[in-house]
Amino acid sequence: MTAGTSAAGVGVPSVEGTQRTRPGWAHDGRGRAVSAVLELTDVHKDYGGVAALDGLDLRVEEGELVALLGPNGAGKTTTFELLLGLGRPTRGTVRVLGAAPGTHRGRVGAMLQGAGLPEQVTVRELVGLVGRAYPRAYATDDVLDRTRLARHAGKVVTALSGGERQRLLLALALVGAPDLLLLDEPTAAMDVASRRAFWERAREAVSDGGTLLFATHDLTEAQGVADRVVVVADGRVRADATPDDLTRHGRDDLEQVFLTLTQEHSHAGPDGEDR
Ligand SMILES: Nc1ncnc2c1ncn2[C@@H]1O[C@H](COP(=O)(O)OP(=O)(O)OP(=O)(O)O)[C@@H](O)[C@H]1O
Repeated sequence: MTAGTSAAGVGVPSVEGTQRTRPGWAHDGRGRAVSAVLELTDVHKDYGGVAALDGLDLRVEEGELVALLGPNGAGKTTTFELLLGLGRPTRGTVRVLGAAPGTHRGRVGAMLQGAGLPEQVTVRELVGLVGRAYPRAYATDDVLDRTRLARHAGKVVTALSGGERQRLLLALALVGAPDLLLLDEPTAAMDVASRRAFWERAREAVSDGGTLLFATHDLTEAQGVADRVVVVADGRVRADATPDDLTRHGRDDLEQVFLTLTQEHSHAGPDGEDR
Protein backbone atom coordinates (compact mmCIF):
# COMPACT_ATOMS: atom_id res chain seq x y z
CA MET A 1 0.00 0.00 0.00
CA THR A 2 1.45 3.38 -0.94
CA ALA A 3 1.29 5.92 1.85
CA GLY A 4 0.26 8.68 -0.55
CA THR A 5 -2.65 6.75 -2.06
CA SER A 6 -4.02 5.33 1.13
CA ALA A 7 -3.59 8.58 3.00
CA ALA A 8 -5.67 10.67 0.62
CA GLY A 9 -8.88 10.24 2.59
CA VAL A 10 -7.37 11.10 5.94
CA GLY A 11 -5.13 13.93 4.87
CA VAL A 12 -1.71 12.44 5.51
CA PRO A 13 0.95 14.02 3.30
CA SER A 14 1.81 12.02 0.20
CA VAL A 15 5.13 10.35 -0.32
CA GLU A 16 5.96 8.78 -3.62
CA GLY A 17 7.16 5.26 -4.26
CA THR A 18 7.08 3.96 -0.71
CA GLN A 19 5.71 0.61 0.40
CA ARG A 20 4.46 -0.18 3.87
CA THR A 21 4.68 -3.91 3.22
CA ARG A 22 8.06 -5.37 3.95
CA PRO A 23 9.72 -7.79 1.56
CA GLY A 24 10.91 -10.92 3.29
CA TRP A 25 8.32 -10.74 6.06
CA ALA A 26 5.27 -12.95 6.37
CA HIS A 27 2.13 -11.13 5.20
CA ASP A 28 -1.52 -11.80 5.80
CA GLY A 29 -4.17 -11.95 3.03
CA ARG A 30 -4.35 -8.14 2.82
CA GLY A 31 -0.62 -7.78 2.30
CA ARG A 32 0.07 -6.67 5.87
CA ALA A 33 3.17 -7.88 7.66
CA VAL A 34 2.46 -10.16 10.59
CA SER A 35 5.92 -9.99 12.09
CA ALA A 36 6.36 -7.84 15.16
CA VAL A 37 7.31 -4.24 14.43
CA LEU A 38 9.07 -4.20 17.75
CA GLU A 39 9.85 -6.92 20.23
CA LEU A 40 11.58 -6.89 23.59
CA THR A 41 12.19 -10.30 25.14
CA ASP A 42 13.23 -10.72 28.78
CA VAL A 43 15.01 -7.38 28.67
CA HIS A 44 17.08 -6.26 31.64
CA LYS A 45 18.81 -2.89 31.91
CA ASP A 46 20.95 -2.11 34.94
CA TYR A 47 22.41 1.28 35.77
CA GLY A 48 24.94 0.59 38.48
CA GLY A 49 22.83 -0.94 41.23
CA VAL A 50 19.50 0.19 39.71
CA ALA A 51 17.47 -2.26 37.63
CA ALA A 52 15.64 0.10 35.24
CA LEU A 53 14.24 -2.92 33.37
CA ASP A 54 13.86 -6.29 35.04
CA GLY A 55 12.70 -8.86 32.51
CA LEU A 56 10.45 -6.73 30.29
CA ASP A 57 8.55 -8.51 27.51
CA LEU A 58 6.69 -6.47 24.90
CA ARG A 59 5.62 -7.21 21.36
CA VAL A 60 3.87 -4.71 19.07
CA GLU A 61 2.46 -5.67 15.66
CA GLU A 62 2.17 -3.52 12.58
CA GLY A 63 -0.69 -1.02 12.72
CA GLU A 64 -1.15 -1.14 16.50
CA LEU A 65 -1.46 1.95 18.72
CA VAL A 66 -0.05 0.99 22.09
CA ALA A 67 0.14 3.08 25.27
CA LEU A 68 2.85 2.48 27.84
CA LEU A 69 1.66 3.44 31.32
CA GLY A 70 3.67 3.33 34.48
CA PRO A 71 4.59 5.32 37.58
CA ASN A 72 7.71 7.51 37.67
CA GLY A 73 10.82 5.36 37.33
CA ALA A 74 8.92 2.37 35.89
CA GLY A 75 11.28 2.04 32.91
CA LYS A 76 9.32 3.67 30.08
CA THR A 77 12.03 6.06 28.87
CA THR A 78 14.62 3.32 29.19
CA THR A 79 12.44 1.16 26.93
CA PHE A 80 12.33 3.92 24.28
CA GLU A 81 16.08 4.43 24.51
CA LEU A 82 16.73 0.74 23.89
CA LEU A 83 14.27 0.70 20.97
CA LEU A 84 16.14 3.63 19.41
CA GLY A 85 19.52 1.98 19.89
CA LEU A 86 20.60 4.72 22.33
CA GLY A 87 21.66 2.06 24.82
CA ARG A 88 22.05 -1.70 24.91
CA PRO A 89 20.23 -4.09 27.20
CA THR A 90 22.25 -5.68 29.99
CA ARG A 91 20.46 -8.92 29.08
CA GLY A 92 17.68 -9.99 26.71
CA THR A 93 16.91 -9.07 23.10
CA VAL A 94 15.46 -6.01 21.39
CA ARG A 95 14.32 -6.11 17.74
CA VAL A 96 12.89 -3.22 15.74
CA LEU A 97 11.46 -3.74 12.23
CA GLY A 98 13.03 -7.18 12.19
CA ALA A 99 16.56 -6.01 12.98
CA ALA A 100 18.79 -4.67 15.75
CA PRO A 101 17.69 -1.23 17.06
CA GLY A 102 19.24 1.61 15.07
CA THR A 103 19.48 -0.44 11.86
CA HIS A 104 16.44 1.19 10.22
CA ARG A 105 16.79 4.72 11.60
CA GLY A 106 15.12 6.22 8.54
CA ARG A 107 11.92 4.27 9.25
CA VAL A 108 11.56 5.20 12.91
CA GLY A 109 10.33 8.61 14.13
CA ALA A 110 10.73 9.54 17.78
CA MET A 111 9.89 12.20 20.34
CA LEU A 112 11.89 11.90 23.52
CA GLN A 113 11.41 13.72 26.83
CA GLY A 114 13.50 16.87 27.12
CA ALA A 115 14.76 16.64 23.55
CA GLY A 116 16.92 19.64 22.73
CA LEU A 117 16.40 21.81 19.64
CA PRO A 118 18.68 24.30 17.93
CA GLU A 119 17.40 27.75 18.92
CA GLN A 120 18.05 30.24 16.15
CA VAL A 121 16.69 28.36 13.14
CA THR A 122 13.13 28.79 11.93
CA VAL A 123 10.51 26.08 12.14
CA ARG A 124 10.48 25.66 8.35
CA GLU A 125 14.29 25.47 8.11
CA LEU A 126 14.47 22.85 10.84
CA VAL A 127 11.73 20.59 9.44
CA GLY A 128 13.29 20.88 5.95
CA LEU A 129 16.75 20.12 7.28
CA VAL A 130 15.64 17.05 9.20
CA GLY A 131 13.55 15.86 6.22
CA ARG A 132 16.64 15.93 4.01
CA ALA A 133 18.30 13.40 6.29
CA TYR A 134 15.68 10.76 5.40
CA PRO A 135 15.58 8.67 2.23
CA ARG A 136 11.82 9.24 1.76
CA ALA A 137 10.48 12.34 3.43
CA TYR A 138 7.19 14.18 3.32
CA ALA A 139 7.20 17.69 1.82
CA THR A 140 8.03 20.28 4.49
CA ASP A 141 4.88 22.34 3.88
CA ASP A 142 2.67 19.24 4.13
CA VAL A 143 4.15 18.39 7.52
CA LEU A 144 3.79 22.00 8.73
CA ASP A 145 0.13 21.97 7.64
CA ARG A 146 -0.58 18.63 9.32
CA THR A 147 0.97 19.71 12.62
CA ARG A 148 -0.77 23.14 12.42
CA LEU A 149 2.59 24.90 12.32
CA ALA A 150 2.22 26.64 8.95
CA ARG A 151 1.56 30.04 10.49
CA HIS A 152 4.56 29.65 12.79
CA ALA A 153 6.89 28.48 9.99
CA GLY A 154 8.95 31.68 9.96
CA LYS A 155 9.44 31.83 13.75
CA VAL A 156 12.70 30.83 15.35
CA VAL A 157 12.46 27.95 17.82
CA THR A 158 12.91 30.19 20.88
CA ALA A 159 9.76 32.15 19.92
CA LEU A 160 7.47 29.10 20.17
CA SER A 161 5.14 28.41 23.08
CA GLY A 162 5.48 25.11 24.96
CA GLY A 163 2.66 23.46 23.01
CA GLU A 164 3.97 24.74 19.66
CA ARG A 165 7.38 23.39 20.52
CA GLN A 166 5.80 19.98 21.18
CA ARG A 167 4.09 20.14 17.80
CA LEU A 168 7.45 20.95 16.21
CA LEU A 169 8.91 17.86 17.87
CA LEU A 170 6.03 15.84 16.39
CA ALA A 171 6.69 17.39 12.97
CA LEU A 172 10.33 16.33 13.24
CA ALA A 173 9.28 12.81 14.21
CA LEU A 174 6.86 12.60 11.26
CA VAL A 175 8.81 14.25 8.45
CA GLY A 176 10.76 11.10 7.57
CA ALA A 177 7.50 9.20 6.86
CA PRO A 178 8.25 6.63 9.58
CA ASP A 179 6.77 3.14 9.80
CA LEU A 180 7.16 3.26 13.57
CA LEU A 181 6.49 6.27 15.78
CA LEU A 182 7.88 6.26 19.35
CA LEU A 183 6.53 9.10 21.51
CA ASP A 184 7.67 9.48 25.13
CA GLU A 185 5.11 11.61 27.02
CA PRO A 186 4.56 13.79 23.95
CA THR A 187 1.66 15.87 25.27
CA ALA A 188 3.02 16.62 28.75
CA ALA A 189 3.07 20.42 28.25
CA MET A 190 -0.13 20.76 26.23
CA ASP A 191 -3.52 22.24 26.97
CA VAL A 192 -6.66 20.21 26.31
CA ALA A 193 -7.33 21.49 22.78
CA SER A 194 -3.70 21.07 21.76
CA ARG A 195 -3.70 17.50 23.10
CA ARG A 196 -6.76 16.62 21.10
CA ALA A 197 -5.30 18.14 17.92
CA PHE A 198 -1.97 16.44 18.59
CA TRP A 199 -3.55 12.99 18.78
CA GLU A 200 -5.58 13.61 15.65
CA ARG A 201 -2.32 14.36 13.82
CA ALA A 202 -0.47 11.41 15.32
CA ARG A 203 -3.33 9.00 14.53
CA GLU A 204 -3.52 10.25 10.95
CA ALA A 205 0.17 9.68 10.59
CA VAL A 206 -0.13 6.00 11.43
CA SER A 207 -3.55 5.41 9.88
CA ASP A 208 -2.25 3.59 6.82
CA GLY A 209 -0.41 0.79 8.57
CA GLY A 210 2.13 2.69 10.64
CA THR A 211 2.64 1.70 14.25
CA LEU A 212 2.62 3.88 17.36
CA LEU A 213 4.03 3.26 20.82
CA PHE A 214 3.62 6.14 23.28
CA ALA A 215 4.17 6.72 26.98
CA THR A 216 1.80 8.84 29.01
CA HIS A 217 0.70 9.55 32.57
CA ASP A 218 -2.71 10.59 31.30
CA LEU A 219 -4.99 7.58 31.63
CA THR A 220 -7.86 9.18 29.71
CA GLU A 221 -5.48 9.82 26.85
CA ALA A 222 -4.30 6.20 26.90
CA GLN A 223 -7.87 4.94 26.96
CA GLY A 224 -8.95 7.25 24.13
CA VAL A 225 -6.01 6.78 21.79
CA ALA A 226 -4.63 3.28 22.27
CA ASP A 227 -5.82 -0.10 21.00
CA ARG A 228 -3.81 -1.71 23.77
CA VAL A 229 -2.51 -0.53 27.12
CA VAL A 230 0.68 -1.93 28.63
CA VAL A 231 1.18 -1.19 32.32
CA VAL A 232 4.78 -1.25 33.49
CA ALA A 233 6.12 -1.04 37.04
CA ASP A 234 9.62 -1.70 38.35
CA GLY A 235 10.84 -2.61 34.90
CA ARG A 236 8.30 -5.33 34.15
CA VAL A 237 4.97 -5.57 32.38
CA ARG A 238 2.15 -5.87 34.94
CA ALA A 239 -0.77 -5.85 32.48
CA ASP A 240 -1.19 -5.89 28.71
CA ALA A 241 -4.76 -5.60 27.45
CA THR A 242 -7.24 -3.47 25.56
CA PRO A 243 -8.60 -0.50 27.56
CA ASP A 244 -11.96 -2.25 27.49
CA ASP A 245 -10.62 -5.47 28.98
CA LEU A 246 -8.57 -3.61 31.60
CA THR A 247 -11.66 -1.82 32.86
CA ARG A 248 -13.90 -4.90 32.47
CA HIS A 249 -15.95 -3.10 29.80
CA GLY A 250 -16.17 0.12 31.78
CA ARG A 251 -17.24 -1.53 35.08
CA ASP A 252 -13.91 -0.52 36.68
CA ASP A 253 -12.24 2.86 36.73
CA LEU A 254 -8.94 2.81 34.80
CA GLU A 255 -7.23 4.98 37.41
CA GLN A 256 -8.11 2.49 40.16
CA VAL A 257 -7.01 -0.46 37.99
CA PHE A 258 -3.72 1.33 37.32
CA LEU A 259 -3.12 2.08 41.01
CA THR A 260 -3.90 -1.48 42.03
CA LEU A 261 -1.53 -2.87 39.41
CA THR A 262 1.32 -0.50 40.20
CA GLN A 263 1.06 0.54 43.85
CA GLU A 264 3.12 -2.26 45.34
CA HIS A 265 5.78 -1.67 42.67
CA SER A 266 5.89 2.13 42.75
CA HIS A 267 9.02 4.05 43.80
CA ALA A 268 6.73 6.68 45.28
CA GLY A 269 5.20 6.52 48.71
CA PRO A 270 1.51 7.21 49.37
CA ASP A 271 2.23 10.95 49.50
CA GLY A 272 3.87 10.82 46.07
CA GLU A 273 7.39 11.35 47.46
CA ASP A 274 10.18 9.01 46.41
CA ARG A 275 10.96 6.37 49.01
N1 LIG B 1 21.32 6.93 33.01
C1 LIG B 1 20.83 6.47 34.14
N2 LIG B 1 21.62 6.27 35.21
C2 LIG B 1 21.15 5.77 36.36
N3 LIG B 1 19.85 5.44 36.56
C3 LIG B 1 19.01 5.62 35.54
C4 LIG B 1 19.43 6.14 34.28
N4 LIG B 1 18.36 6.20 33.45
C5 LIG B 1 17.31 5.75 34.17
N5 LIG B 1 17.70 5.41 35.42
C6 LIG B 1 16.85 4.84 36.47
O1 LIG B 1 16.11 3.78 35.89
C7 LIG B 1 14.77 3.77 36.38
C8 LIG B 1 13.81 3.86 35.20
O2 LIG B 1 13.91 5.17 34.64
P1 LIG B 1 13.04 5.63 33.38
O3 LIG B 1 13.51 7.00 33.02
O4 LIG B 1 13.11 4.60 32.34
O5 LIG B 1 11.58 5.67 33.99
P2 LIG B 1 10.21 6.26 33.40
O6 LIG B 1 9.20 5.17 33.50
O7 LIG B 1 10.44 6.85 32.07
O8 LIG B 1 9.87 7.38 34.47
P3 LIG B 1 9.10 8.81 34.33
O9 LIG B 1 7.64 8.50 34.26
O10 LIG B 1 9.46 9.48 35.63
O11 LIG B 1 9.64 9.53 33.13
C9 LIG B 1 14.67 4.92 37.37
O12 LIG B 1 14.87 4.42 38.67
C10 LIG B 1 15.80 5.84 36.96
O13 LIG B 1 16.27 6.60 38.05
